[in-house]
Amino acid sequence: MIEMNHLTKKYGNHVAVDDLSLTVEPGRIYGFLGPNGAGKSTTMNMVTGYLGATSGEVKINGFDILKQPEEAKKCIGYLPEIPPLYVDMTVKEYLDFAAELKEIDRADRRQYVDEAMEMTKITDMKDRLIKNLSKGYRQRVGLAQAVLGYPEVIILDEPTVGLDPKQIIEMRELIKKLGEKHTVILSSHILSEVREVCDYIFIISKGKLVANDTTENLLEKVEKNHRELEILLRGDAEAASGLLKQVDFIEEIETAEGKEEDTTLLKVKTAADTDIRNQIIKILVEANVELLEIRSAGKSLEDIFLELTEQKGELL
Ligand SMILES: Nc1ncnc2c1ncn2[C@@H]1O[C@H](COP(=O)(O)OP(=O)(O)OP(=O)(O)O)[C@@H](O)[C@H]1O
Repeated sequence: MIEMNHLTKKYGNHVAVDDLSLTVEPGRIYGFLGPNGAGKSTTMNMVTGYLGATSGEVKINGFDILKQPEEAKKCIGYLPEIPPLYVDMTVKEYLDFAAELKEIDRADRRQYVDEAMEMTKITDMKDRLIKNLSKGYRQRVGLAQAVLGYPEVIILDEPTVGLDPKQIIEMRELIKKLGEKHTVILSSHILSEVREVCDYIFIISKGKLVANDTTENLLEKVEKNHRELEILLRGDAEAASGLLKQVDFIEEIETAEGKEEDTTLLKVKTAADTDIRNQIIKILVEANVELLEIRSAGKSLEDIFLELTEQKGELL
């Protein structure tokens, strides 16, 4: 288990991480989501002991990362945003070296290194020099280093940045597989990635936590809270709007000018869990309104993410 309590990091006057408190329970894949500069890397570096906090604390399985670093670090495997690879070593040499640094028993080293290579699918590359590997394979070598020794928690900082689409898919599959045996924290600025891979999401903006829930709950909240239809029509919008105001389940109607001449866009908010498109079409057609288009325009998770990262939102 990882606990962050009132974690704060200041660079001069700039507060990069601002009083962050959160708990990571075993057995899940957590997404640490935020736009560039939100403070993700700074947080990951404090959690893994690479950077001291200005104030607050991090505990890994009860061990303080700064006061009991050896015990705490044994529980974590870390793939930083830029993995510190020794490019003149072969893959196997590098992992042997990493195993030595992690103080894995000499007797277990070969087996652990083999298993880490197997898990990250780089066994075929074991005698290649790291400098001759593609970016995707280098990233996997970094990942093999992180999983080496079976730490309980694997922390990955933007592991798909710079990879091509095929490598991204492969890396995401690998992360999901890791989640079967480890607790994983995945830092990313890509919402779709976090949604696809993680069961729990922390959203961070300007160093602060702005949302904190299971992926399922966040998606559900979004769907429930924001059902919106856009109706494009030509002609008497006021009359149309008046008719729709009589319909049950319609909570709010906003009117805007359409792009084409003499058209109006009605933005209609409806109650959750209702689909009244059919009813609306019937009413408007019967009233001879020239209906040009009707479509769902509810807020997506992307919209919510953008709102939350601009200002403190309602999902927390
Ligand atoms: N060593 C440093 N000195 C001064 N400011 C820093 C330093 N490292 C980070 N910052 C600033 O702290 C803020 C948070 O940076 P951080 O790298 O943690 O964000 P991030 O969410 O990981 O973003 P990215 O994905 O772009 O790395 C940014 O405004 C950044 O400019």
